[in-house]
This record gives sequence, structure tokens and C-alpha cells, in this order.
Amino acid sequence: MNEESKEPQAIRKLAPGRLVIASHNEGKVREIRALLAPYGIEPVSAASLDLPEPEETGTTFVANAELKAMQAADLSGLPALADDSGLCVEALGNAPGIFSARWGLPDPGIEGIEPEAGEGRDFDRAMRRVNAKLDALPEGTSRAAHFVCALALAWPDGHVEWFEGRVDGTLIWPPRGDKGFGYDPMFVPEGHGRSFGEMAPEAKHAMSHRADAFAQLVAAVF
Ligand SMILES: O=c1nc[nH]c2c1ncn2[C@H]1C[C@H](O)[C@@H](COP(=O)(O)OP(=O)(O)OP(=O)(O)O)O1
Ligand SMILES: [Mg+2]
Repeated sequence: MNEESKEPQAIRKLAPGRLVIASHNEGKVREIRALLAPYGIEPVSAASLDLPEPEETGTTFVANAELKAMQAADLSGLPALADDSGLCVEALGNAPGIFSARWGLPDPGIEGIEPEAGEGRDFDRAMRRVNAKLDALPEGTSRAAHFVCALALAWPDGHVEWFEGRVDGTLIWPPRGDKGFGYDPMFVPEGHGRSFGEMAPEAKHAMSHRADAFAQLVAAVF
């Protein structure tokens, strides 16, 4: 398929305002909007449609992305794009992984993570917990980590397509930068000196797990 024939198909399938971003995470929604903008797609967010936040009962990133996308497509009658992502720390058996958002809660209900006082999701807390787990391991333990992003695109007829992206890097302490979201300030991508928290959005989009998954989605769908 040449470029000219791809363009009209993209517009027909995913017209502006005809795609729901099935995410309640503002940081993610901001990034997904920026990644879709070059294709002329202006999605509506799950929050603006008052869609509920489903329970993420899957055991993989893909399963959770699929569940979030299917629920949003079902409730809205529109195609829906969901993102399930997380930080995998190799020396921690790839934790926090699919529980990356939960590690920011005062009591994540996860064995080996002490409950704390407080309310709401807090990524300073989540990053501190990751760093404490690494510090408890023998000196010289690898601080290698990767982010994973699974995207699921669900159509109202029940058809789902999914894509998975990844970026490798190292965890630093203390965290650096106030850009991005989540674990960005403690993650330095391979071959770079700055953390995701120190990078402008365009720099992060040039190499992130989310951009990697998006490239696959764009190649398959547009
Ligand atoms: O680029 C990233 N930079 C930093 N941290 C990141 C990134 N990508 C995912 N993460 C971490 C934080 C996030 O909270 C969790 C995903 O959990 P995840 O369930 O997929 O998302 P969520 O609950 O925050 O929003 P929602 O499910 O409504 O899309 O992993
Ligand atoms: Mg979630």
C-alpha cells in the first residue's frame, strides 16, 4: 500500500472525535494525544465520556489493555484505544510490572510491600519503594529495567488488535526531572544521559515504549 492509499483509510476508520482513549491517567492521555496528532486524530478521553475505570484483572499487559479497550468500545459504541504499561525491573523479577500503578498506593495489597499511611496514587512513593527493594539486594546488583506498553484497539463489533512496545534503560537514584509522569524521573534510557523526567515530550516520544507500540499500531491500522 502506498502513502496515498493509506491516508483516506485512516480518516475513514478513525475520524476526529471517533476514537476513545480508554485511560484515566492524565500523563498517558497527554502522550497518546501527541502521538496521534500527526495522523489528524483527535480522540475523546474516557473521563470526558464519564466511562468507569475497570478493574484490571488480567495477568499480562496485553490482557489488561484488551479489557480496558473492550469495555470502553462496548459502552461508547466507538473504537477505543487502551494502554496498559509498566516498569519491569530485572533484578526484582520484573516487578512492579503490571502492578506499576498499584505500587503508588499507600497499601498496594502486594506481599513484601509495607502498607503506609496516606491516600491516593503517589509516584514518589512508588519510586522510593522500587529503589528500596533494589538497595536491599547485594551491592553491584544490576539496575537494569525496561518499560513495556501494550496498546489494544477495540472496535465496537468486538474485534481487537494489540501491539507491544518496549524501551530498555537503567534506574537512577535520586530521581531527576519533573517532566513526564509515573516512574520517568528514575529511568534513564539506554544510550542516553538524561532521565525521561528531564526530557522534553518530543525526546521521550522518539524512543519510548509507548512510541514503539504506536509505530506498530500505525503500521497496522493506518
Ligand atoms: O511512560 C511512562 N513513564 C513513567 N511511568 C510509566 C509510563 N508508562 C507507564 N508507567 C507506569 C505508571 C503508570 O501508572 C503505570 C501504568 O499502569 P496502568 O494500569 O497501565 O495505567 P493507569 O492505571 O495509570 O491508567 P489507566 O489504566 O486508566 O490507563 O506504569
Ligand atoms: Mg490502570
